Amino acid sequence: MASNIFGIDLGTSNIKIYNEDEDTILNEKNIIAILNKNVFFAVGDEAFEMYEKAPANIKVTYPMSNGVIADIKNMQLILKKMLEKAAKSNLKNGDYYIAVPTDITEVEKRAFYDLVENANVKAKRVYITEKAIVDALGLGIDVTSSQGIMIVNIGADTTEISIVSLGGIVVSRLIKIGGNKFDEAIINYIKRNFNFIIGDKTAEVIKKELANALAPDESSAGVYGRDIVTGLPSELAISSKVIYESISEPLHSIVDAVKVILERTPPELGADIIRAGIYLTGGSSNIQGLDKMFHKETGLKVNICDKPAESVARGFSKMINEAEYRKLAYTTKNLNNVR
Ligand SMILES: Nc1ncnc2c1ncn2[C@@H]1O[C@H](COP(=O)(O)OP(=O)(O)OP(=O)(O)O)[C@@H](O)[C@H]1O
Repeated sequence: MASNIFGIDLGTSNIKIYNEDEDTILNEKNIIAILNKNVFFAVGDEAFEMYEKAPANIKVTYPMSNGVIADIKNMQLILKKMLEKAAKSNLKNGDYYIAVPTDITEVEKRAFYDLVENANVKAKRVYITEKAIVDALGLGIDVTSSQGIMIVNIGADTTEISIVSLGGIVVSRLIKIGGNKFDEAIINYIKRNFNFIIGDKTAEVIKKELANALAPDESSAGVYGRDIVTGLPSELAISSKVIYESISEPLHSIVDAVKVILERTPPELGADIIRAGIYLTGGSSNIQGLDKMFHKETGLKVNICDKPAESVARGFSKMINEAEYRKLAYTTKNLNNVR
């Protein structure tokens, strides 16, 4: 039986796995539930159902933090279970491509490689690839051309701002702002202004429903939480304006970081970016009006795509199936050659 090939994008919030054999993408929460400190209980979306609801003997945690692996043992367990789910068959002898952020240390990069090597999946070969390169392939861009491209991937814990040209990374910066910061800002705003406490999950749901980066509209929605004054569970109506005001500051911090990178970009590449525009990817680029807000702030054309959280996983389908792009992945032997 021919061996299978997988492309893995380990996000702080979600794990995405491209399965070459079936040409499918699995996208689930990157979270695990452990019973009584060491008994595996649940993983992925099933474990997320338990988040903020589980009794004290079930611990539900995210093993990734700020784009890097924070809890190797649990990350390995999640990866193995998710690969089994994605493959629906024997994992033995497979090839694994794993996307890593550029702006992390070589030790942190090697940890991604070691994770797959030691995940008990009997990998034949493990390759590392810069996340922004695969992201660009997922957008349908020929990354090997001399055309400079700016990609801003806004995820959960991080935003990676990269300029790609000739199959390499020219500039890349990973900042610790993403969807989780927006959720946190919403929780703090509601607590401060309404004396009302909501959970992380509720904040994320209301953000997805009402967030608009450019201007609030007339919509509103009810949230359940705890009234600090009475101490009782209660419901509160939240307007789009509240969400807009909450997320405005972290959103502008991302735009400011993009402007700093643009200022440092060599002029010839800057000209390419003016022509092609900025590409927004990552789950948080789903926020309504984000493209218009970036355009207003930078004066540049801004491109968005469908299902932006899966852009890296889609890119793996190109990288794995086209020989000229496969060359852009490397083994740890070449880690020192990373541009
Ligand atoms: N419709 C939406 N509106 C606003 N935010 C959204 C929407 N859909 C998803 N998100 C946010 O996108 C984020 C997840 O995106 P993604 O899967 O790209 O992140 P990740 O890869 O797990 O994180 P990171 O890149 O930081 O490691 C979450 O914060 C989620 O709330």
